[in-house]
Amino acid sequence: MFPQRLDAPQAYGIAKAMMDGFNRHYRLFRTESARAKHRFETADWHGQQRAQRERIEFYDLRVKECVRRLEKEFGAGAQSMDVWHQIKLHYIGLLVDHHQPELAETFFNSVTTKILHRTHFHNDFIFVRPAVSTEYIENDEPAARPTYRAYYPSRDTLNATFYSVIENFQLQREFADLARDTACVVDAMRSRIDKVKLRANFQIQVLTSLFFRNKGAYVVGKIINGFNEVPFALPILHDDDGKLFIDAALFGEDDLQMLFSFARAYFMVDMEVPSAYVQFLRSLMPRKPRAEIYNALGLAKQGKTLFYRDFLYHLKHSSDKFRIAPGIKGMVMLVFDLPSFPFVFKLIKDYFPPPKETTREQIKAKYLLVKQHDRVGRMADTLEYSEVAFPRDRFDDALIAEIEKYAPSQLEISDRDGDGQTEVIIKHLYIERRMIPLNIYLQEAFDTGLSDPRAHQQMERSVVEYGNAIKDLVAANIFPGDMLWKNFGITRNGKVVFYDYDEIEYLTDCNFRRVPTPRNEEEEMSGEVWYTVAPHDVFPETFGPFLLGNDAVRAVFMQHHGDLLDVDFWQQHKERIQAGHVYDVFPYDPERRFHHAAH
Ligand SMILES: Nc1ncnc2c1ncn2[C@@H]1O[C@H](COP(=O)(O)OP(=O)(O)OP(=O)(O)O)[C@@H](O)[C@H]1O
Repeated sequence: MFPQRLDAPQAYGIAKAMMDGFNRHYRLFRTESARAKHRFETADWHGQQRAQRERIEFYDLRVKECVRRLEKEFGAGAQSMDVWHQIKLHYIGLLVDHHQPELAETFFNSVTTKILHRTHFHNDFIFVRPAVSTEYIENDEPAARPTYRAYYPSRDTLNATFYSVIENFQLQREFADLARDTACVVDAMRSRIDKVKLRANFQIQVLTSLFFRNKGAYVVGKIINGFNEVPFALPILHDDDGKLFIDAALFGEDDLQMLFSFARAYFMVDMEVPSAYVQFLRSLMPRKPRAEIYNALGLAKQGKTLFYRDFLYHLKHSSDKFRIAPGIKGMVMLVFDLPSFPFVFKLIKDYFPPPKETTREQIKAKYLLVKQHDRVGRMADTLEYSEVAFPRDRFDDALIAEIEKYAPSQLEISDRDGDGQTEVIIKHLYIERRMIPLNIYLQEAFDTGLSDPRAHQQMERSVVEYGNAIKDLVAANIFPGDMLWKNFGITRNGKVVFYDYDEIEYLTDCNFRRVPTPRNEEEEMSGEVWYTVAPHDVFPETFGPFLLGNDAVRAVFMQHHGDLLDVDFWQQHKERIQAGHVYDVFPYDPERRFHHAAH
């Protein structure tokens, strides 16, 4: 019921306290993101990784704080429905002229649903859709930096323009040779602009904040000429002498998609108007959902909210059924999908067959570890949801039977919200991008026959990429635990990504061992493992038999990644990480590098 008069005295106080709670959250989030610049300038790589990890927790902490305050000062949970309506209207009033209204609405939802719980709240109390527009928000304060700057070079001044683009970031560390670097950037652009006529609107637009992640800082912008727009990104790194240099020039949507991949850690970006950044980035990557862009900027709760809205919208406009996901079923996860929707839904089973010795809590801890860790483009990000309701008539009966059998504690089938529709409510689930499981992808190549050159190439690329994926994980201090093909998937652009996290360990926690020499014939002839194995022992020599049954696969693997079967490979990486070394991970092809690092 829409209140005609805002006459509840507590309503404004509650709305204002909620807004204060959000503003405090965004101030802290932004400060931490802005500090990334200093950490980059001072080469504080461990600090950067720690901050990336810790910032993820900020949101939940602030929501909890706010809930506590509302309960203590206002007895918020005991307020009537009428008061809650008024709180929302006051809050909408406070959002006018706010610079992050969409995030503030989501914060309102998080706090409200915590206070009112599922049973009590109604969609009228929260923001199911945005109430306040994010279009054309500008920060008009005198000292405010705009979202992006425009530069108007001619053909002759391109070099000088890029020079000032970089200088305008005022990085407090010297470049080894910035003129050399900008010349390389212009050179890389040459093929794109040499033969085209430069139109009246020829310009370069550059986001005013740098994007920081791990050991890199990225300039992000676009080149506009006539009706054409070309996105670009310039990674800035430290060389061996501690001087800065531009490592590559990335152009086009595909390059940018790789940089902003869901399988990488979130960026640190100092933004007053995040929606304006999202809008700009969306113009660079029109196919990337806004949810993923918010995620990549570290605004994960907003990403989650938008994803869910997109999902409900998709459900309304589709008619297919949820089904058990294709591929080999998991022992700990029950995985299902909706064919028309490019994501999978994973729930933790209630019990696990041997040899799995794990618990729901341990599995959740591993998924959290991955969320907080640098995923180096090789581990899929997951969105975690609780109490998700799906329409029952969209569920395949076989899938319901599967959930009833393996995860009954997670399932409720009822009409909880009383709207006359039966729903399947899943207590806890992870949602992640759907990929083609590598075992299926390889099987496709085998089925075609490896004498077919394309099938052979598909197999070869998969095996090489699989090894590369493991090596990137190793560099990020991750031992995947279960390296079977089925635990990896192929993404849209042919990258291999890992998605089975229940046996993941830090590399530095593992003991890499050689298989001991048998002491007698009995041990030698034994088909079983006759030596004692402690929980964190890993025997790289033994990987082969599991992975390399196929001769053609074996040949490719041994040629490119034979070192993965060698205990020394693992041990050396472990020692370097223990000694404090942070490996570089490049979110672009090494061939794209200008190769200045060694100069
Ligand atoms: N992101 C994904 N895209 C496509 N298929 C997936 C994805 N995640 C999981 N699957 C499918 O679901 C199966 C089980 O998933 P997952 O490996 O996460 O479960 P698990 O129980 O941890 O497995 P394991 O028994 O190896 O421990 C996979 O083998 C694959 O077929």
